Amino acid sequence: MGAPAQISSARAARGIAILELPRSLLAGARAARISSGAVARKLGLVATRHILGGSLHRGLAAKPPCAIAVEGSDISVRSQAIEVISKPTVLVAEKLGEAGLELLRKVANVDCSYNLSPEDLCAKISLCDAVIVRSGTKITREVFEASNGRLKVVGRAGVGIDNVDLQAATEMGCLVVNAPTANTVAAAEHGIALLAALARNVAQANASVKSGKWQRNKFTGVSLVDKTIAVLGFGKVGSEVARRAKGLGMHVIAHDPYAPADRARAIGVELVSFDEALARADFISLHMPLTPATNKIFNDETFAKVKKGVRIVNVARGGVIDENSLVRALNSGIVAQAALDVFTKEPPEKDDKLVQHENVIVTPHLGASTAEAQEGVALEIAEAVVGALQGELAATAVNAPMVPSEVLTELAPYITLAERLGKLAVQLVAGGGGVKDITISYNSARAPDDLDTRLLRAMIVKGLVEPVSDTHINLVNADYIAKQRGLRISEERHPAEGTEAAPLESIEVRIANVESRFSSAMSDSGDVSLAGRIKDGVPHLSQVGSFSIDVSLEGSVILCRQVDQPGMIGKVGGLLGDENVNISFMSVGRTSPRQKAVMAIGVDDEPSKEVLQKIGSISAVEELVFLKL
Ligand SMILES: NC(=O)c1ccc[n+]([C@@H]2O[C@H](COP(=O)([O-])OP(=O)(O)OC[C@H]3O[C@@H](n4cnc5c(N)ncnc54)[C@H](O)[C@@H]3O)[C@@H](O)[C@H]2O)c1
Ligand SMILES: O=C(O)[C@H](O)COP(=O)(O)O
Repeated sequence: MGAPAQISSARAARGIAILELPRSLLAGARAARISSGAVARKLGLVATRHILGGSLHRGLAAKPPCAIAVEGSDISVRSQAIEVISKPTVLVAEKLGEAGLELLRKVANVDCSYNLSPEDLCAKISLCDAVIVRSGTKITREVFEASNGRLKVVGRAGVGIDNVDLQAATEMGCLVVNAPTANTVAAAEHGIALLAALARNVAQANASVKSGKWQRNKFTGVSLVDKTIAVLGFGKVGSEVARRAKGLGMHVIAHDPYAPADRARAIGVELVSFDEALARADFISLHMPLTPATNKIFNDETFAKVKKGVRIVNVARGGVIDENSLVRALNSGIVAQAALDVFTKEPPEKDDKLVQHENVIVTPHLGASTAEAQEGVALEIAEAVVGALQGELAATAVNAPMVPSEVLTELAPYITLAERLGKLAVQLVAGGGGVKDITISYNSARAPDDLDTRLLRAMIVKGLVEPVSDTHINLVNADYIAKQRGLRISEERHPAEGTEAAPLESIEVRIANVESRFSSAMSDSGDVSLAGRIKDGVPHLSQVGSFSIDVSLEGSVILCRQVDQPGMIGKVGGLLGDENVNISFMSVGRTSPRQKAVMAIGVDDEPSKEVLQKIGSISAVEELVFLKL
């Protein structure tokens, strides 16, 4: 809380009012707040909040000055108008490197309290402006609620943010920031350490010798050189693992829906489909995030596709493997060995079948645990938390859009439309990735400067990227994420007929230089292309490739290209009806009567593979795709 400051003197020079505050008063202060709107206006501070959250705030935090310069020449300011705010409190709930702590201590009171129970954390949190954690502390909705609105920043000293309730954070206006780069090499090195240890039975042999045995034949291993390793998830960690595996003389293949071909080429890595990676690999190294799409991506079905005797390393997230399936695959010899750093539940139970399996070696989530990585992570997160406390837009923010409420209200349906178009567009791209060049066209009757498209662009990026990422995307981080992933996004404005009452007539998303799973989604210019609009307040899909359609985007969508002829709607509707799949909407777009037509069917439930196959085998149907929303 603040105390009124005494202004020791004030002077004006060339339209700038300088308010001088006693230095002693500002020692240790993190900010000075001009608490009276009237005074602020008198001083010509049009954007008081900006000054408070921005330059004034930051300047004081970095080095308390004794003067504040504000525009305006009227300096009849009462001392009560300025308030000095004490340092924020940052709770460091898990061990953090010294460099980060030092940085935090410059601007904050730092409370290092490790191993707090959930109850103790809730009891403490209402006294904290920020909290910093690793993967071992859960910041749940209860924690946010217990903070009574004081908690403004959560810093995750690492990459994965699955231990923070982002929805609750966003709802409560709390910014969450992470440290996505500093532990990359450590995680990759740990992956390689586990790979070598696995191949040469290092852990088992070590335990055997220490127990007094000398079993040289029992621990004969396998060589790495000339073997094929599949890197699944060719992001930051995966690329570093690939580079190192090349150095070990391995043949490296990788699968990643967003893998940049040039990066793969530069490292000498062959990009392949998921199934091909499974079929060819002697070793599999997992580096994808845990998302709904990757949850238990290794299951009985997947293990049935691997080369018998494959060896698996997981330093990503335990949840990407169905652990019961892995036990079965190990017991049957389908998987020869596994090395695991991460588990669905951490720590796992003492008698966990996987942990105790003789062909499994384990470490307690040590991927990021090197002295160097922890110093780097500590600095990266401390900088992000300090910046966030000072009101800066954090580059590694993972939530919390900041948009004026009236803009949000007007754009609300278009925000949903934008995200859904992104989500559909990426599903139309054929596997193997390559999504790079995206063009967004806004068709609007409004003047070009009367439409803030940042949020729409962010939501399209969210729709495109979130299905294959554990990064949560919003206005704060969308452009950063897009840049990191090498997405080139261009925006176009087109004047449209219509009233200026609606901000937009339609939005079109085009993805260039890719192939489509549904060739009719390709526009004449060779892009995957989709457009949508708002009708009666509801997002609708209005265009697929060069076919005009009209289907409400509330459930999922089946797109089906056919030779236009009578009875098609009945046939398809009948097949879906037999399966109890409710159709919410149906629309047919055609080039001309009895020629090609695209039928779009909105469905409330996901149809089975069998019924989709039946629709696909109707003789007039030429291609079909199911798109989830
Ligand atoms: N064990 C540890 O201590 C440790 C340390 C660091 C990172 N990690 C974990 O490793 C993972 C990767 O980290 P990163 O920094 O490389 O992240 P990243 O975002 O740079 O890379 C992840 C990659 O996975 C790809 N991907 C998404 N879905 C996929 C799928 N279905 N199949 C294949 N690839 C897919 C993404 O396109 C992306 O390129 C994260 O889950 C992270 O939490 C663990
Ligand atoms: O997501 C991460 O950064 C890693 O899993 C490391 O987690 P940790 O900070 O708990 O070591």
